[in-house]
Amino acid sequence: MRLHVADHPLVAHKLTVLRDENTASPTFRLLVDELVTLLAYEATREVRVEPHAIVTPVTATVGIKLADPRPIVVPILRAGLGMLDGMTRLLPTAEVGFLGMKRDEETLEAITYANRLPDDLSGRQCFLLDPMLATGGTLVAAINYLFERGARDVTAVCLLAAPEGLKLLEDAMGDRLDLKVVVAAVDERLNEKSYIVPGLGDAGDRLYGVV
Ligand SMILES: O=P(O)(O)OC[C@H]1O[C@H](OP(=O)(O)OP(=O)(O)O)[C@H](O)[C@@H]1O
Ligand SMILES: O=c1cc[nH]c(=O)[nH]1
Ligand SMILES: [Mg+2]
Repeated sequence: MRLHVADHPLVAHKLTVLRDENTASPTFRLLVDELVTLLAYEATREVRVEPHAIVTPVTATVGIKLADPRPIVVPILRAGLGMLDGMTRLLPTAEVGFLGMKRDEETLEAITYANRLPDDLSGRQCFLLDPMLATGGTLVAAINYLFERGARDVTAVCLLAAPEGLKLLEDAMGDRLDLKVVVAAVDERLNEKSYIVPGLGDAGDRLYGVV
């Protein structure tokens, strides 16, 4: 597993406003969108391309274009949905699949309640979106699911990660070089309810309200 932590003052600035409990949903959604667009630049560094011949007004030349099959972007509902537009802004031709997953707040077990993905992901580059990597249970289950269906490689894009969740990921699939995790920041720890500290609270609730 390869980990990339964003090191950029704009990311740090936007994260600070995002964390603030006084930041209301409309601004929170806008900031998530902006942060993902900044992270997407790094996350797509190894997107597959192929040569593409064109003619400029001056001469014939060979550039590159995204290779087929196109990447597939997979937001983990709910909170990952807030990251979808920011990601597809950079990858407008990507396909989009959906995984609905919910952490049981008592057992901390990840429960999958929705799945709209191709059964066969052979040869596909997958970009998994979820703002919060807390215990890591949700992300490990989602990544395993994509690899079991044949994904060629998986890049997980998260806003905040806890060291405990990164350790679970490392223990579960540390030797996989076809897994990359891109995060805006690694926070201090989890609290007694397994929320990220300092964190930003419940990302889904802050995006969409308490349900
Ligand atoms: O690393 P973990 O300990 O598994 O926790 C992280 C998960 O918890 C949050 O989702 P939540 O279960 O709150 O669902 P929601 O997006 O519908 O709010 C978050 O978006 C992750 O999916
Ligand atoms: O801090 C946390 C942990 C899990 N899920 C969230 O939305 N926030
Ligand atoms: Mg939630």
